[in-house]
Amino acid sequence: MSDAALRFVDAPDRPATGRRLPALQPYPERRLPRPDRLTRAVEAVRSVIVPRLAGMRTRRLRAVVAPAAAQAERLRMLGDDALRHEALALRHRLRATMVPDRPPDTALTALAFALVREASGRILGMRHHDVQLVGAFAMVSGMIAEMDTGEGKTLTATLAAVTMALAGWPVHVVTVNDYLAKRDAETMMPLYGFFGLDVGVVVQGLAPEARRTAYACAVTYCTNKELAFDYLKDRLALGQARGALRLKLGPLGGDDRAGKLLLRGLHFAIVDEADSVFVDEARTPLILSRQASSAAEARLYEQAIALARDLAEGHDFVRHAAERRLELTAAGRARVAAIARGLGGDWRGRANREGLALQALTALLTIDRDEHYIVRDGKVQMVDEYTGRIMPDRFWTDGLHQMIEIKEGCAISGRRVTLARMTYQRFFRRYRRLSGMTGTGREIAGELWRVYGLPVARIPTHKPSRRVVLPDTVLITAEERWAAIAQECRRLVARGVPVLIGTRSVAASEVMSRHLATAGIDHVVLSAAQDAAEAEIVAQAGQPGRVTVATNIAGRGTDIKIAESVKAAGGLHVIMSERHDARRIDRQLAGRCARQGEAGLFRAILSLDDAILAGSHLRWVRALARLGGPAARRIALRHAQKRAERLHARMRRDLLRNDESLDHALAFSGKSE
Ligand SMILES: Nc1ncnc2c1ncn2[C@@H]1O[C@H](COP(=O)(O)OP(=O)(O)OP(=O)(O)O)[C@@H](O)[C@H]1O
Repeated sequence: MSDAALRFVDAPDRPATGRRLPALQPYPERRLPRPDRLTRAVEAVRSVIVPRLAGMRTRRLRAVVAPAAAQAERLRMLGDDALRHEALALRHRLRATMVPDRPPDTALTALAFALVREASGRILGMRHHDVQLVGAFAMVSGMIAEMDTGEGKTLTATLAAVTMALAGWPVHVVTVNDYLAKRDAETMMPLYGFFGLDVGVVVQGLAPEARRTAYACAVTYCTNKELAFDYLKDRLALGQARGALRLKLGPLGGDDRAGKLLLRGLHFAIVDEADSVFVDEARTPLILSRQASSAAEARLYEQAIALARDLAEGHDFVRHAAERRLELTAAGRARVAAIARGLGGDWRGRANREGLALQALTALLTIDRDEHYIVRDGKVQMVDEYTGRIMPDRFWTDGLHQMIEIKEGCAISGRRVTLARMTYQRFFRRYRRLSGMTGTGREIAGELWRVYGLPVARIPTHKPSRRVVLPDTVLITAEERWAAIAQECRRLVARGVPVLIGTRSVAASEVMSRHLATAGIDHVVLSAAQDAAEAEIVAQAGQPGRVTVATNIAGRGTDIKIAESVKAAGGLHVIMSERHDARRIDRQLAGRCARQGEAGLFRAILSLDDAILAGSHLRWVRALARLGGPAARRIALRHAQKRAERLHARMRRDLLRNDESLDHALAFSGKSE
């Protein structure tokens, strides 16, 4: 498939027709008023109650299964044309009932699902399971469907996407990377085509015209990043930018303006890997920027790095490991002032010079190569801490990126000037109906409700899980841990069992790899540097005796097919080598084995040297754990993980609060959208 948008002939009527449909409003989206005190109080109470009702919600959603089943036999007897005709007839009824702020009609939705299920059986050779109907009903109801890994979320989404598209809603199916967006669109396209629905794909590098075409399709597959940035561009084009920004951009002309828009507004979205998009990505603000370079700035950053290299840890500055924060001591401040005296203009103000010094120390000491970034083709490229994926067009701000470039001896790129910014939180809340799917929603149910107004519905598995989970083994040193994993691998490989080892960073994967090599064990390492091959390598991880080392969720979304002989030997074994900051990510790793009721085993082999215990205030916890037995060590690691989760949740809350108040602040270079 080319990068160009995929289109289907026989496009259905655009939602421009019909009573409530978008053409009436040029760019439909939900506008959220600032809540008053009473609303806030009610919301606070609801945010405690709503996330706890997951079980009840699931029971209500099951109501879609029986009426869909009742249609199955009748639909099976129909020819393809008759089936299509039935969908056409249903379309009008769906359009009348599927309106914002009203729950979907169960009987009509069930009939739509039954039609899609029948068509899918004929076209893709896969009939949706009952639990998939329940999951899709959660989606059209504007909820998050929590479905275990391997339960077939990609196929489930088609039920919701076709139904909403037939109802006239432009549908966005949002995934985390280009590969998944393309793959899912390509696989499911014949099914959409059966109903005359066209499919568009938006990936990196696509020209604006092709984007517009793709967004004009009934269903558009895209990544969260492309989508959010396209929205930001639209907001700029809509000319809502005020003040300084408008001057910077010049007038954006009246009639010409509509032609510049990429999207048709924010109607209905199904967000795959919802936890990753709504929570992990939510820590990073979206910034639309352009480059502005200046030789003077480059010199300033070089001076800052040189100065920071002259400062001594413990004497001039201290490090707070848990928050990755650095602080200058009184001696350090005096030293910075002394050095700065010879450097001129930009170094004169105290806040300025100390800010520069701290930024340079951060670049040198807390942002690590092969963990937070890699250097490729002479460029510093950020690595997503959670996925291990490279983010080629993300940059640290306030000179930090340039300082890291100096540290690595790379050419200095231009500083970015912000044109517009917003957070994913604020972006997704603007959908008129938002939904999602994830394997791990329960841990963040409270946050999803508070921030996005999204309830989580837990969907049962199609078959009972046969995953064996062994208790954690916690060793004292990291070395002992790597050796123990290598030994375990050797034992398993001899029996033909494949092993997937999850690590926390690219650097850790490399250490693991060295230990495996020393032990003479053949293996493949999946690092962020191999973005393109990621899915293929993960897909192979179920072959007999295969050992794969990967950052915790690299290759997520790829199905691991288990060879027949492996099933008999107990399935894929997943070994977690380090706890992540979030329990959720650990559960995702566990979900790589024993999918769809197959056999599989998960265990963690950890150590007290792990990063999660690195904070200075955790020193006593670590000391006690060393003295205590295995149970004490396990408790120590759990405690550290819960602490990290709380810390990150607070950071996300602060970011959102900050983002909300930006609207009202003037001291800001770009407009907060
Ligand atoms: N109803 C069905 N009938 C037959 N096969 C199915 C059905 N639903 C899903 N599958 C198959 O199950 C496998 C897993 O699906 P998929 O990769 O979408 O799962 P997932 O829930 O997205 O997993 P992950 O959370 O790891 O991304 C795929 O090979 C898919 O084709």
